[in-house]
Amino acid sequence: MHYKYPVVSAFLRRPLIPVVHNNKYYRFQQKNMLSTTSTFTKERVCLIGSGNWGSVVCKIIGQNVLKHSNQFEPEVRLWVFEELFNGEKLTTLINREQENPKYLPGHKLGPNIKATPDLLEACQDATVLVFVLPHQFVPSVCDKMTGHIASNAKAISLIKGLEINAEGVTLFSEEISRRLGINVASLSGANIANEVAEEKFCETTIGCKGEEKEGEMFFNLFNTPYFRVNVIRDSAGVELCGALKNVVAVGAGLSDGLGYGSNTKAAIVRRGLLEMRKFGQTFFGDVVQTETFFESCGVADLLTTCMGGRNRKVSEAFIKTGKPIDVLEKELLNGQKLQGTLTAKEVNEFLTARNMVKDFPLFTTVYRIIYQGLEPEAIVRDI
Ligand SMILES: NC(=O)C1=CN([C@@H]2O[C@H](COP(=O)(O)OP(=O)(O)OC[C@H]3O[C@@H](n4cnc5c(N)ncnc54)[C@H](O)[C@@H]3O)[C@@H](O)[C@H]2O)C=CC1
Ligand SMILES: O=C(CO)COP(=O)(O)O
Repeated sequence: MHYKYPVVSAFLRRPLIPVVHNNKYYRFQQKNMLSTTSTFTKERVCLIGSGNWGSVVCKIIGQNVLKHSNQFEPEVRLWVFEELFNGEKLTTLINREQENPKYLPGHKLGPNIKATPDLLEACQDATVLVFVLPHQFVPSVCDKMTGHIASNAKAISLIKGLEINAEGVTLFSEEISRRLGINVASLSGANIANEVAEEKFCETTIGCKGEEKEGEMFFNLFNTPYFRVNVIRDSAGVELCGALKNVVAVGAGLSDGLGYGSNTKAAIVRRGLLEMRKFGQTFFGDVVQTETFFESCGVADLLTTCMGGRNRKVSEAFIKTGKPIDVLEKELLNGQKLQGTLTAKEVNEFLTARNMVKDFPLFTTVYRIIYQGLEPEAIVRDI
């Protein structure tokens, strides 16, 4: 669905039910309702994407399907964009070593993970599709999947980005839903992949506007004692936060590169949060709830990404080295992808088409520094 400002789809405009809380799901698990339903068939899970975050999530899901064996099939399929690593196919290595040596070295994914380079084989018969790809690859991947997925499939998007251009802004959950004709929830939070892989405690937010049992299923699929899930109804807000905080993190990295201190970064974070909320209010209206910005997907993710994320790191190096972003992405990230600089460009195109760049000074200044050669000091002067 394409949202052409100020029109927001009727689907998303329907009233949102307040936060559905975890304890509800804990009670549900204890009742073990699913095992008493005679017609119940187990969910078969497939991950679309196997980068840094994709691999961590794969490990979590691999353990949870075994834990909830009455609800899920034990095998988890992992679609891998095939490449060579040290002269061997990545899929071969993942299946043999139970580890993704390129994107998550040092962490076992589990014996029940089956990696495949064949997208259609991976998603064949899958009833739960977990999209965890850099956002720029989603359209081409969905095109290949169209017409090849199970009729009862549902999906969840862990992608942090927006499908956005001069014409309109589309959430990836909506884009995947439109292309594949299935319900798509969203998951986003303060979740730097390597820390989650080490099982350091964090929280995350799932936005699910479908039936309650769907929220419960996603809760069981992702929740662990160290990866604490909260399920809310505001799927659009969850996704919007995850995409826009990356632009703010680029600003934080520029500030770090200039040697400005914690106070300056805090100012950028505060301005960024305000622009994120304003973007939601302006282009999505009451569909995006203010409370969502206080969930893990909101202020918490903004903070962690501005302190320890890849967008921050590469933007700092942009100032310190003077090299172009795409060169630094290759040099510093070993195949991992940046989302924030691309999103800054896409957001700017969208705002320019509406003559609204002045209403979002931080987003605009980040764009101008990265793409138009504006002096970096503008990151404080022009916001
Ligand atoms: N890494 C992190 O700490 C977190 C990332 N995310 C989000 O999750 C999403 C996926 O991120 P990561 O798993 O970290 O990926 P990544 O940044 O490690 O990206 C590399 C992935 O892209 C794949 N790829 C390269 N070219 C491709 C192509 N042409 N078509 C399809 N795939 C291709 C690579 O095979 C690899 O799996 C992003 O939107 C990111 O913002 C969310 C939370 C944490
Ligand atoms: O989304 C993230 C943490 O929640 C990761 O952010 P980066 O892509 O900047 O590393």
